[in-house]
Amino acid sequence: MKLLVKAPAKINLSLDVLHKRDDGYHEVEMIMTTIDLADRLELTLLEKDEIRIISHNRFVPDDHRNLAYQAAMLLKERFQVKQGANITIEKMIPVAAGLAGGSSDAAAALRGLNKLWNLGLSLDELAVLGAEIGSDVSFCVYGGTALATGRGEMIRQLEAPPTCWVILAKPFIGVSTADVYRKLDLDGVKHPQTEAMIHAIENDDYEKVCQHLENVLETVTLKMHPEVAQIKDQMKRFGADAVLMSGSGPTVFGLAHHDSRMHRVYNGLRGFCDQVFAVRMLGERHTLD
Ligand SMILES: C[C@](O)(CO)[C@H](O)COP(=O)(O)OP(=O)(O)OC[C@H]1O[C@@H](n2ccc(N)nc2=O)[C@H](O)[C@@H]1O
Ligand SMILES: Nc1ncnc2c1ncn2[C@@H]1O[C@H](COP(=O)(O)OP(=O)(O)OP(=O)(O)O)[C@@H](O)[C@H]1O
Repeated sequence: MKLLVKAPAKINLSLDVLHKRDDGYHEVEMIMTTIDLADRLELTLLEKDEIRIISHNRFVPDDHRNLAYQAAMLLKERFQVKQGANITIEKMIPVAAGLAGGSSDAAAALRGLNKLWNLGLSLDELAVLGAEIGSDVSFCVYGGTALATGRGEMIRQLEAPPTCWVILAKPFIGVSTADVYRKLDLDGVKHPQTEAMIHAIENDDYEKVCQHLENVLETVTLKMHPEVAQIKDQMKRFGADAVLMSGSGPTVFGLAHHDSRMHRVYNGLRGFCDQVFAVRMLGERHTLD
């Protein structure tokens, strides 16, 4: 038996950090949405007790470090699954980019293996398990658009954002999320207006969504990597309606309402960046597989 599962990337429309917690994680308030840039996982049932990761991308580990492998092992151990699986990952999402590529692969593995192994778990149950793998995995289990709180694992679904283009540009560098959180100094940072962003999404108000794009982690990553700030400037210059870094970076995204504007930003950035994409937001949950 064989299953194909889609693992879409996410962007953070806003990302606030409230404080550092006693467990070392940070309390966050983030609005995330999935976009139409996705890895594809092919899952094949193995009768023997083995998880095999196959990926032809040299930046993706094919052993216990792979988050999809960790997802499979978590299900096997928790539910005494005796069967195994081959997990082939066709990588489209840039790695270590702030787009939750690994987390989304883990979430897709949870959803797919739940079916392959007939475990009968609900999305809510999979999301709780996902939090054991990483803070972004719970969101990725549902997809769509959501407010994420706690360390990122508490999910409240939101409406889909206004329809627009998302142009993504990733510079050649990779960024360590742990490093960015470690270097974050909350003194004097400008916090996003999360409630105002939720309102803007609920009212389908594109201008207000643009106005409230904000990410406190930019304060760290832009200082460490000035090329990220340069890409932001270029995107604005080419006419994006609003521009923000996603997650801990280094990917920058710009929003554009009109096709002509999207083409201008996309073509303008292609000369400067390693990887550039123009995609739609997926918006709604349950549209993943
Ligand atoms: C930057 C974001 O991607 C935004 O969506 C997330 O906040 C990070 O999510 P993630 O990559 O799934 O993070 P995890 O794998 O759980 O954690 C990686 C490291 O980031 C730091 N971390 C992560 C999440 C959080 N709320 N506070 C933290 O301080 C911790 O040092 C942790 O060891
Ligand atoms: N399935 C996977 N795909 C990509 N990277 C993976 C995967 N599993 C583990 N990794 C490891 O995780 C590291 C971070 O990669 P990932 O693409 O998930 O980062 P990210 O997009 O910044 O994540 P986030 O936005 O959740 O912080 C990589 O350097 C890689 O070694």
